[in-house]
Amino acid sequence: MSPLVDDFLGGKSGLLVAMGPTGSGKTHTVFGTARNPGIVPLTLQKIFSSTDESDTGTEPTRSFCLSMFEILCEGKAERIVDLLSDAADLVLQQSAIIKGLKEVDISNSMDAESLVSRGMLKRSTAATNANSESSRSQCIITLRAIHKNNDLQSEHPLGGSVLTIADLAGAERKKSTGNMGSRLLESNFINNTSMVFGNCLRALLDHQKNQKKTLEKHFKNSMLTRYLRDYLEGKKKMTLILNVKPGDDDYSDTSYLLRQASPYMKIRYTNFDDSSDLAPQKRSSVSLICQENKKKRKVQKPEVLTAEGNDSVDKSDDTKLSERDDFLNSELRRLSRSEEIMKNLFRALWAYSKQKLLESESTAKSLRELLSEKDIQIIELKKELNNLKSCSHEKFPVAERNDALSLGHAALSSASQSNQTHLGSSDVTADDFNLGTEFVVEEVSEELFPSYDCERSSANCEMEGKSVDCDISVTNSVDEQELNLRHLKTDESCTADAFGPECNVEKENIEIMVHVDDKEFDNSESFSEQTFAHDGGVTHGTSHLDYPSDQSLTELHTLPCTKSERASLSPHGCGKKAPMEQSEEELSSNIEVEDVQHYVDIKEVKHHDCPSSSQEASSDTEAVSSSQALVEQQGMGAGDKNPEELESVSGRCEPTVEKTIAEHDNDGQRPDKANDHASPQKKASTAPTKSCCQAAESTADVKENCPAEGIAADTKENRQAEGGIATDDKKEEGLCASKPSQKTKKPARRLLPMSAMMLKDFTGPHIDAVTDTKRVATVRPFRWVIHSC
Ligand SMILES: Nc1ncnc2c1ncn2[C@@H]1O[C@H](COP(=O)(O)OP(=O)(O)OP(=O)(O)O)[C@@H](O)[C@H]1O
Repeated sequence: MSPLVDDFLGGKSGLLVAMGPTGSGKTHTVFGTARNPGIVPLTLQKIFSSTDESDTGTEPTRSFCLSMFEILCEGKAERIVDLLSDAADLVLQQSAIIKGLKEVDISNSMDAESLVSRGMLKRSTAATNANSESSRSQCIITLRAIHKNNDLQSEHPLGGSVLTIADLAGAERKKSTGNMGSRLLESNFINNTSMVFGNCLRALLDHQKNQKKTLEKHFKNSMLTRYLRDYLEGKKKMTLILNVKPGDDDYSDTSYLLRQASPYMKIRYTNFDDSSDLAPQKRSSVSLICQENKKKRKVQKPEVLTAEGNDSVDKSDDTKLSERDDFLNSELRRLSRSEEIMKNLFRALWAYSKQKLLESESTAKSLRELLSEKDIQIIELKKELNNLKSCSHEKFPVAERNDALSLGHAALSSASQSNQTHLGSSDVTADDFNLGTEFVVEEVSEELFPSYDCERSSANCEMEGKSVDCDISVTNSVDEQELNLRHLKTDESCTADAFGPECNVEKENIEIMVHVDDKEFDNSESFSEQTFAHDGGVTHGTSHLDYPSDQSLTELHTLPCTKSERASLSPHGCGKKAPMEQSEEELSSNIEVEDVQHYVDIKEVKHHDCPSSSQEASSDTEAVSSSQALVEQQGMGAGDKNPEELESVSGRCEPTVEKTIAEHDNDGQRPDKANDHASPQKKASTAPTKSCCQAAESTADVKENCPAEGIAADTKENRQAEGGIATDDKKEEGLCASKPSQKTKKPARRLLPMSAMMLKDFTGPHIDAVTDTKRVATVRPFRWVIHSC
């Protein structure tokens, strides 16, 4: 308000309008209270305080008069009510002068404030839901300054600066106010006036934005805007006060008002002539005087030209030329300066864009280099990955084959060293050892990677002839160190400890039947055990075999099984049966070996060593004995053994013995473990005495005399100590079956007819096949899988 007051005191008119929704505090802002005076009292105080200071000691040069009125609705019409007098008929004239309005001279602020207070008492208010003392009219207070020394003032008594303060009635919502009837009509009037006032401001703003757009005369639509026309046309200075309520419920009203009024800040005061604060009538008269003077000049000008003659015309032409030249020069200077500015601007833009372009190029180049490096790295990584894949595909099978070949070579070399062993028609070649070694690998794979059993079906290796064609779909490299640790190395793994009982024997069921003539019996027990240890540790065979015929034959029947096959032959299925029943069942099964080049004859061999001994005991013993048999079959390790021992062994195995391949216990325990955990009775039963073995020349004798004196359990320690022999020399010397240190050489014996019949009863018709050395048994093709890590 202070700028308006200053302008007012400086002779300029001004307007202050408080607008906003109902109950937002417009009246409180404008008038205030006794303790908190509003704009009007403060303005009066300022005006009279400044006037008193300037007029100190002198006669006042100006006086002030105050008028106060309201515009309210009367039905559908509007009416002006003077709040300072009881005058009834007030008329708003076209010149924005209210005819009949009383102006009260004020000499000090106190009188003015009291006068305003009395006028407020007359103002029409009413209680609404939004405001208990809601204004129902537009209240306008006018202060007019009268300059006594102004010449124009004498001509126009209403002249002078005018300060107008308007307290508008706030826009109301029917929902919030709950007005009905006359209150509702008042609300419509109030809202309409507020709308017209806003339209006038928008029209002024639009006109100021675009001068070509004519200023629409919205002010005609209400009495208030007609009275404030000069302000709404931008001819006089105007200030708006926006009152809003801070409540959450008033958010919409507040938002609407602020959005509506914010553009009004761009309205500029343009009529500078208003500084004279002339009344409209005065301005019109002044303009008329000016126009008359211009017409007089136009009429006088031709007369002057005719009197002065051509000289004056020449002078005027020169003047015009000079003015034109000056104008052109100034235009040229302006254009050249603009051109220079534009050139500099373009240079700066070009330099900036060029710098940015170079930077982007360098960035792109670095990114390209980085990308190429990454590509190279990716290619290298791919190469490494391919190498790893190829290695993983090659390494494991190669390792296996190396193992197999090494074993095969070892076997062949051992066989070459053997002086006695000849393996009949089914000579075991290196491929057999390959096979055995591959069994080992399979078992090791299972042992190492039991969780990959599901992949077994995906990879299988089929033996085709003598060659093993491995089709490994998924093969990963196995760490050699781990293999070493797990005794998978060729040299280390080919020990009984490594692959004997420790291998996963419950998953593998390799049935080996060996028929060895006592003449061709090889005493390379240690090596045989070592070799059979590669067969997954599940080796079964006769330790000492005697065959009635002179034909030396060792038949190896290997039955590496797939899982399904193992299921049928596994200890789970067979372990519950008696050993003899197992042997019969297994031997009677038509085992086919289609792809194995070397066919193995199935021989039924009777084991003369305690056939009725418990299964737990026989498994170990038979494992060792089968190892021995295989060695005998291969003729390996003959040079390492004492011929006497061999002789003794062969002597002990005179009778034809049917050897069944014992199944491992269902618990999956290693044979030695099984023995360890066996009950004392079983242990006792598996420990045949010397007398028992001597007496057990026949199966019947064995069954009767040695039920509790079976073959001594083959322990790991025993095998190690004895080089693979199942019995311990020190403790179990004299035991029949697996005692290598037996010194007595027994002559070969043949089965008595009675025993042969009994054997036939036990073994079934296959006993006849013993002599059929040429019979070729077909064994199911062996499939094995290498599990990869
Ligand atoms: N700043 C404030 N301080 C104290 N009280 C206030 C203030 N503003 C408003 N009020 C109070 O709020 C109530 C409504 O104020 P006021 O009558 O001034 O609103 P209004 O905008 O004039 O409403 P209407 O448009 O209906 O006349 C009054 O009782 C007033 O005393």
